[in-house]
Amino acid sequence: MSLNCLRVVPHSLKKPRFFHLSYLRSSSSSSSSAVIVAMSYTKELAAAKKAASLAAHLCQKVQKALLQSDVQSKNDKSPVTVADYGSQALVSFALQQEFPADFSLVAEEDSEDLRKDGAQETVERITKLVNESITNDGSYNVTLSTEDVLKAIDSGRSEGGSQGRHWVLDPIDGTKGFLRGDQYAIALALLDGGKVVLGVLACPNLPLTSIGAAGQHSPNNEVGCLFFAEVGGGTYMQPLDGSSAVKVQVTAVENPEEASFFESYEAAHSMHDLSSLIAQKLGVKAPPVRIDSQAKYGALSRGDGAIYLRFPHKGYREKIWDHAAGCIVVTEAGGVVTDAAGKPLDFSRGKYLDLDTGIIVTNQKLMPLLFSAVRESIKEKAASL
Ligand SMILES: Nc1ncnc2c1ncn2[C@@H]1O[C@H](COP(=O)(O)O)[C@@H](O)[C@H]1OP(=O)(O)O
Ligand SMILES: [Mg+2]
Ligand SMILES: [Mg+2]
Ligand SMILES: [Mg+2]
Repeated sequence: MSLNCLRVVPHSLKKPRFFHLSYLRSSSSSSSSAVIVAMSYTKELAAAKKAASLAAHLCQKVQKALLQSDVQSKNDKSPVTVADYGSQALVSFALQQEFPADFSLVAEEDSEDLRKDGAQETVERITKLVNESITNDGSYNVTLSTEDVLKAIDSGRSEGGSQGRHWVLDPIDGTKGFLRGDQYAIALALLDGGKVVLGVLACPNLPLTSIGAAGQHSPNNEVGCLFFAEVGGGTYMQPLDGSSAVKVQVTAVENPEEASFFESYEAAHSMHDLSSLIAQKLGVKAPPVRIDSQAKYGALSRGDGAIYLRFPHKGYREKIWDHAAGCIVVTEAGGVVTDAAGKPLDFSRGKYLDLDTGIIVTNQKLMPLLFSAVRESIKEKAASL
């Protein structure tokens, strides 16, 4: 008997917390004789939270003492730092310790550039950072060699897909924000049968209180949030220092005039002119809140703003690690995530998301209005070119 189809029951059916239904079908028969079993991802979620928190501490340390030599440029000219590599090695190592028998990881970085001449010093620095994190944590009694670290990075080369389980990792989402000293996230999700079944977003620089247009900053400006969600279990946020978690919900705002929206800080990542046209059509009054990374999904899940608009420039292909964790964090908090054609994001097709034009996120009430404004604005922009 093999697990060849896993369907996630809509949130509105109010399943018991931390369970979702899987359909097991006999491989010898194509009939629909389905056995329904309850699946829980408690162990996987605990491991994901731990791995993302460890990586977040490594990134915080590097961001504090950021040296120019820690930044390399990849083939696509995007920046990558020792913290991106260190975070990926650490998460990969920690998850493999927990799930040695069944481990598949789809992650952003690989060791190709680190294996080139002249990279030895960088590899040693990454190895030192990873080992310091392992020692400080105290749960694993090992010291990794430089080759162990390179192998841990490279175990993120899986292609994902619609069969089986795959971890999905962006070791630093928003590297440009990280380099500026702004927002970034460690984004980790688990796919089972092509569906996202859990997600964790560690946002080391995100204030614990609202960053929305009308947000109240906490008096001591405390930062560092860990968002986590399991299918059917809702979304929670806790401080990265480990204190207790609270359940979060997207905003209940129904009137677009009262809504505020998030978009990329980087204009090269998302068309700000299109977002502003959409906001104008909707009657949104507040100026855009521009921040880097999937911290936007986290902030939206706790109601800091009502809408997230993302319209990459022509030719850019979205990757699953840039949205998997954020998507479940928002949907389990009651939000809706679709592409610009209104279709849910499909994480089952390998490392890329094949989608129409962009990604839009909001609550259930605002989605119909937002969707119309998006369609009209896209048409109008195309006609003006
Ligand atoms: N040209 C691009 N268009 C859209 N997104 C991009 C582009 N280049 C990199 N990204 C990715 O967009 C995400 C950040 O988006 P945002 O603008 O929301 O902060 C990151 O995943 C970043 O990758 P990376 O993970 O390497 O930082
Ligand atoms: Mg990158
Ligand atoms: Mg990213
Ligand atoms: Mg990244």
